[in-house]
Amino acid sequence: MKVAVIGGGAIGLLMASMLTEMGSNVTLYTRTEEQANAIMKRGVKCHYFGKNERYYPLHARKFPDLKEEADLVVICVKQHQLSSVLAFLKQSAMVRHAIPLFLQNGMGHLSSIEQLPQSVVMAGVVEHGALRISETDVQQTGKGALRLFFVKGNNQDVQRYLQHPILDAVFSENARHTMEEKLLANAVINPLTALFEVENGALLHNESLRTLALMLFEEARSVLNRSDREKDLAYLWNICEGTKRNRSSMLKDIENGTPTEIEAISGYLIKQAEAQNLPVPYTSFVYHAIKAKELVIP
Ligand SMILES: NC(=O)C1=CN([C@@H]2O[C@H](COP(=O)(O)OP(=O)(O)OC[C@H]3O[C@@H](n4cnc5c(N)ncnc54)[C@H](OP(=O)(O)O)[C@@H]3O)[C@@H](O)[C@H]2O)C=CC1
Ligand SMILES: CC(C)(CO)C(=O)C(=O)O
Repeated sequence: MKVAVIGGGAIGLLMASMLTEMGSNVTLYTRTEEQANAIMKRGVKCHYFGKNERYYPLHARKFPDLKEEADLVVICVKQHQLSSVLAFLKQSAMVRHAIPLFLQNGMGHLSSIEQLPQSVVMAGVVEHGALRISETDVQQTGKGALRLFFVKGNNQDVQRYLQHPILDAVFSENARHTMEEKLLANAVINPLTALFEVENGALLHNESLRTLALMLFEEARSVLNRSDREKDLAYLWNICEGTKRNRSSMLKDIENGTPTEIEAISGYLIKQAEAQNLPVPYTSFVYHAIKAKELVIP
């Protein structure tokens, strides 16, 4: 299987490592020439959760310099970085017959990816925690599943290929349910860990953070009209436990001084709430608090 992974951040480096470990022919497409050169020179080092480090010699190029057709394109950029990737998927003959797989948090991208010209389009939610250590090194800081689904069309060969123990991939029949479940967890974990600058596990052990987490959780549940409260709550605490040593992707953005995905997560919920005339004061508070924090130069 020829795989193009787009985005050399935490999840891109982790996915490129795992897919190479599975025996795929992987090329990693980065935003900068410098990172592509560093990967070509030094390969990628992945420290798997609770296991040894593994080293992979890997092909890398600056996006969108595709030299050969890909069977699968795994998109690992942030949600607000998708526009150039979507334009490329619409225009390039190199990926006309490929299957794009989107791994972003949030749900705002669902409607645009449904409209891509490819006949099969996939998306998924990542429950692993990952930290990019350098241009070529990544650490898997927490283990969870990779929940995948077909947004459009279906392909049994790719499904079989991705159901590999290394990926811990689980296929879901209900895309919206799976995305909402993860959105609910991200709407709680990401802003709180970024505001209080703590690892995900702090939400389990700090009484006051747990109380704040529950306030955000109840609000998001009502916006999304979720029925099984106990199941959603268990899912949230499981993610906190599985990734307790991770600094969330939003906290990393705050630390790096890069834009966060607050718009795609809490912003999405606020829009849904407005459409239903539902007040969401806690979600609005963390939304604006993160926006304010984004403006503070680290
Ligand atoms: N990290 C985590 O633990 C988890 C993350 N996620 C989700 O996964 C997605 C990716 O997150 P994460 O890996 O943490 O984010 P990162 O910011 O670490 O990685 C995104 C990468 O995409 C690169 N990029 C941006 N635009 C382009 C482009 N046009 N072409 C090629 N590369 C590009 C960036 O380059 P550059 O660095 O040069 O700007 C960056 O390296 C997000 O939606 C996040 O919410 C989900 C679960 C866990
Ligand atoms: C799974 C989790 C919560 C891991 O930190 C994540 O999705 C993120 O950091 O964006």
